[in-house]
Amino acid sequence: MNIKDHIRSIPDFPKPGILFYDISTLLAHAEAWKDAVGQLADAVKPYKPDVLVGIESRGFLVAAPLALTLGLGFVMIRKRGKLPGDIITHNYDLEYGSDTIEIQADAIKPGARVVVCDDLLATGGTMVAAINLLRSVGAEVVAAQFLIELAFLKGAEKLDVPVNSLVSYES
Ligand SMILES: O=P(O)(O)OC[C@H]1O[C@H](OP(=O)(O)OP(=O)(O)O)[C@H](O)[C@@H]1O
Ligand SMILES: Nc1ncnc2[nH]cnc12
Repeated sequence: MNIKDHIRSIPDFPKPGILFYDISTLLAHAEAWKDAVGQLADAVKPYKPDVLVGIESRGFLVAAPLALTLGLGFVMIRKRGKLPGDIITHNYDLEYGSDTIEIQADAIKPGARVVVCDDLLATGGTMVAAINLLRSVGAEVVAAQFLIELAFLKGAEKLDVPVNSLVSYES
C-alpha cells in the first residue's frame, strides 16, 4: 500500500503559494487508513511508550486509533480554553503573533514515556511547543511521530527527540 496514493495535494490553500497536503482522502479509505495505522504502530512500538499524546485537531486523528491499536491510553493537547479542570498552559511564538496550547494537569504521570503524534510536520513550531509543554508536566518525550513530513521545511532539525514520519515530501 502506497500511502502517498491516498493523500491529495491542493494548491494555494489556505493562502497563495501553499501546497496543502489533505489527508481526508486517506481517512475516507478504510483499507488504506487501516494499513497506515498499522505502519504507525510498527514505528511507535519500539519506543515502548506508556501513553500517546495527540495535538489538536488532526493529531487526534492519528493518535487515537494508534493508541487503541497499541493498547495504550490517549491524552489530548488542546488549543486555548477547551480543556476542563486544572490546566497547564504553554505560550509560544509564531512567525506573526503567538499561540497557546494546554494539557490537563493530571493527564501525564511524572516520568511517563510519551510519544507525541501529529498528522504533519511543517516548520516544527507546533511539535516544539507540545514537547516543551509535556516536559513541563514531567513527561519523558521519547519520540515524535507524524504521518507526513514536509522535509524541505527542515522542521525535524528543531526537535531534540527521534522523529519518524510515514511519508516525506521534498517540495
Ligand atoms: O510544523 P508546523 O509548522 O507547526 O505545522 C504543523 C501543524 O499545522 C497543522 O495544524 P493546524 O494548526 O493547521 O491545526 P488543525 O490540526 O486543527 O488543522 C498540523 O496539523 C500540525 O499540527
Ligand atoms: N502544507 C500543509 N498541508 C497540510 N497541513 C499543513 N499544516 C501546516 N502546513 C501544512
